[in-house]
Amino acid sequence: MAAITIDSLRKEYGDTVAVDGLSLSVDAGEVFGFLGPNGAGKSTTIDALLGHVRPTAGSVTVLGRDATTESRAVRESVGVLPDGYALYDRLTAREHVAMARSFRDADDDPDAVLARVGLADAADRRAGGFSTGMAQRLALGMALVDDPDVLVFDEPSAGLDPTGIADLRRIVAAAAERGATVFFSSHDLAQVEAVCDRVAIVDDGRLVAVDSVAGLRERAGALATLSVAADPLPDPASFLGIDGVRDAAVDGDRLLCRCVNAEAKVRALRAVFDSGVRVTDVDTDDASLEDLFAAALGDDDGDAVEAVPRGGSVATDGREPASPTAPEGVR
Ligand SMILES: Nc1ncnc2c1ncn2[C@@H]1O[C@H](COP(=O)(O)OP(=O)(O)OP(=O)(O)O)[C@@H](O)[C@H]1O
Repeated sequence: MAAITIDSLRKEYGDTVAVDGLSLSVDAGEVFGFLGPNGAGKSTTIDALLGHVRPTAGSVTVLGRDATTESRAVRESVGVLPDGYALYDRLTAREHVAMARSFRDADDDPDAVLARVGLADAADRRAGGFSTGMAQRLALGMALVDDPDVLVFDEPSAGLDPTGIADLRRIVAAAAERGATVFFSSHDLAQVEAVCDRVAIVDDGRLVAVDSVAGLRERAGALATLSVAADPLPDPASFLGIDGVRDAAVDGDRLLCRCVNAEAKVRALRAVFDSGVRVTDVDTDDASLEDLFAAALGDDDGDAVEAVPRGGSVATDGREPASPTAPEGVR
């Protein structure tokens, strides 16, 4: 079942087309990455998803509810970590969580929520004194109140230190584990790659590609390299017949096999072991998501993209505040 359906979404701001006929379907329980360069239309799409902007055409449905006509119900059912969430300087961390709890009519223990995001020791501190990363952790905690079925994270790793990023990954994994859907918009490609089942790439308001990261790799023809140090080195020619191995060569004391995917790397590695040589080191080097991103944008010829079937700033046109958990006027 689709948790989020974006159907031919178009949003114009005067002469600017922010989103241009975007269609996407995100399955329930999926962790879905939403990527694109600055100005691609990501925030506008998220704003439409939360009912903060009215589409010029098309629609967004969240858990079966229309995000425009049933925006309040949608916002109450979605946990949102907006980009650039503004906290109340004079409220403590615990009071912020209590505020999110009352918005959702939930009964979560604020201290337990703060512990989940690593702020147990800062519960009584005022948010005005928080570092960027602490503020991000608190906003994340507020999004998690009442364990929403859909989580929308806009640049969730912004300002987080390595521990915070590890915590974020754990939180996303736990949300997916309990069946929640996570819509994850980010420029941090490593995070996207680490947590997302599928990734959509948008550019100029249009969908450029949607696939698993592995699928994007295959589309881009991006080969992974298996590098094996062994004594003696096996004959590279014997690897060329292995399914998915495109090239094999010796470089110094290593055998390098260029493979189309992870399965081919495993087959090649198994062949090395089967040859009876003594393996002393194994390394792999995959194309980064940055490479795939560049390849997808480079391939964008302006035609509509067939999605794989599987299923801020204050606005000038009257967008509502970015945070659904904040009272009127607070972002
Ligand atoms: N309220 C607005 N009024 C006028 N133009 C807007 C408004 N919001 C967005 N735009 C324009 O729409 C386009 C898409 O912007 P959007 O913020 O959705 O992109 P984005 O992918 O989120 O970018 P970024 O990664 O920089 O946050 C841009 O050209 C932007 O200038």
